[in-house]
Amino acid sequence: MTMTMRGIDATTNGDDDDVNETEEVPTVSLELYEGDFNEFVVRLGEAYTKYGFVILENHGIPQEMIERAMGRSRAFFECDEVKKKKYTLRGLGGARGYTAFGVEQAKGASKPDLKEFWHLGRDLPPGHKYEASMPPNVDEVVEVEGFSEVNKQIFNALDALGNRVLEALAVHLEQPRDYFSDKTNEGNSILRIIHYPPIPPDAAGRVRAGAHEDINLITLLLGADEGGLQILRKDGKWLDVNPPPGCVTCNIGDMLQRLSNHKLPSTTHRVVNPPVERAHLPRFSMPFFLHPNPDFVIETLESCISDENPNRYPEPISSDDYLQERLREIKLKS
Ligand SMILES: O=C(O)CCC(=O)C(=O)O
Ligand SMILES: [Fe+2]
Repeated sequence: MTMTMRGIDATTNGDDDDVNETEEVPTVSLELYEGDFNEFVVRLGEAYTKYGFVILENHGIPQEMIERAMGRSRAFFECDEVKKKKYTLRGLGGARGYTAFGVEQAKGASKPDLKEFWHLGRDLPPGHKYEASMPPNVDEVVEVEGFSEVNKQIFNALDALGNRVLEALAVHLEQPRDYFSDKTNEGNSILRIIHYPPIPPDAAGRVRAGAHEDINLITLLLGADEGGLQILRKDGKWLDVNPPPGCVTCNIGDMLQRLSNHKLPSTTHRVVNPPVERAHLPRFSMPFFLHPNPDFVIETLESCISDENPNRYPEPISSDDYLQERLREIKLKS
């Protein structure tokens, strides 16, 4: 049995001693964003301070669009490996197109995750100043009609939802409500479409997604209603995250943790393997990693520095440099 970097076996749900059954990550309704923005700020601030995670309901993304995207994802991953590998691009660190099973590995883990995925980024006009950091998408996927189209719809919908969450977080961090808008409007964000296949017989010691923290500002996740996602609480126990179908799970990533001097925590999370009776079932999910514009410099906010919480990052870093460093750590770049 292989241990993760934290010394906890993550290969099944069976480590019940580590999971607190009664507690839940709070749910916040987007109706508050329209109806009582200040209350929306308070609820998000409380949930993120405690868990680094929140579940968003009434977010306005049509369930029909989500189901269509999940269906297209299933159809793509059902294609044979040779067809899928046509969409693997060299030298891009998996930033666009297909990344095969067994490539990505959580930082500090000894074996790769049990997943394959597709990455889609923001479309830029030719000659754009961010072209070097944001390559074009792979749009022609002949095997699955409408794959790119529905993925773009989900990208745009999660981008818009993420920007509403960031408005609240800006206020929570004592910044103007629109603080993030000109820093994320051309962000190097990525929609990751993941397939975790049925657990293979030779999976000993391997897990669907090893314990990790996300790199970006915030992540908006669809598909976590299929069990397996767990977050590490401050007391070291793992907590299941089980949102109702269609809800969006939204967590803080390392860039926002750094910008906020850890006022907003980037919580360690993982996807554990299902119990034996569900091991024959695949799992599909779609995290949207909301990134700042590549030239945004992450410099600790003055409002988050105090005598009790001195600046942990006196050296500012551009978000692109930070990203490249982190991609090497998770084996997507060499
Ligand atoms: O599939 C999930 O539920 C979570 C995936 C995840 O944490 C990630 O890809 O960063
Ligand atoms: Fe993650």
